[in-house]
Amino acid sequence: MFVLVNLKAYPCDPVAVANAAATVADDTDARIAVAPQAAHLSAVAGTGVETWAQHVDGVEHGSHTGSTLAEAVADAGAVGTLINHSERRLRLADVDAGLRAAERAGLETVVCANNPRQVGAATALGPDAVAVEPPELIGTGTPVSQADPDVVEDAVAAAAAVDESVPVLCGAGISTGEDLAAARELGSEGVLLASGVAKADDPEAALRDLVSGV
Ligand SMILES: O=C(CO)COP(=O)(O)O
Repeated sequence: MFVLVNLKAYPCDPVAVANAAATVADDTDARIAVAPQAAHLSAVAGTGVETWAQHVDGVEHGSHTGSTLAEAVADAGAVGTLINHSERRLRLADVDAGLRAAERAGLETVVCANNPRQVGAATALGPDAVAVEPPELIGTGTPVSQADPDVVEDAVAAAAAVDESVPVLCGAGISTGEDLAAARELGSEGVLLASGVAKADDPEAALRDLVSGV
């Protein structure tokens, strides 16, 4: 199971969370990555934790003020990127362009989708993985894998119908080992989560609990 911790724009200490994630990953052999704000990528990568971007734009080097360039993200130490997070939704053409930019820069990709139909469409664009996150459960603490198992199973089926080689992650409200184990039972190969770690008083303890379900 892949555990991808999205720090969003939460007021946590990204380096402290990254150190906690690196420690837990080392102790347990779990694959844990941290996706901080773009401005914190270098600092987070400096901890040795697997580092992901939250977004890249579908642009090349050139006149693109304010954009997040895939090559710059990779230079800062990221090895992968989310694309089309529910809080950073893109048009289909921009998802495609973001994927091609990430590929060009050698970044692994997870395209997010709100529901199984979108998972099928996202899979057709050729990402390394897709993630289903029902927006109504994001940030609620109600785990998708337990509250809405059908959406995870249907997402796994929707991706497999397009390309069986593309793994499915799920996210929204995931915070415990039990939530992660439930996700795995439904066919998910990883989880995408935020508040359960970024808002935890003790991120290391939260991560240890989480990976107990791996
Ligand atoms: O959006 C998410 C991860 O990208 C899920 O957020 P929560 O884990 O806070 O529900």
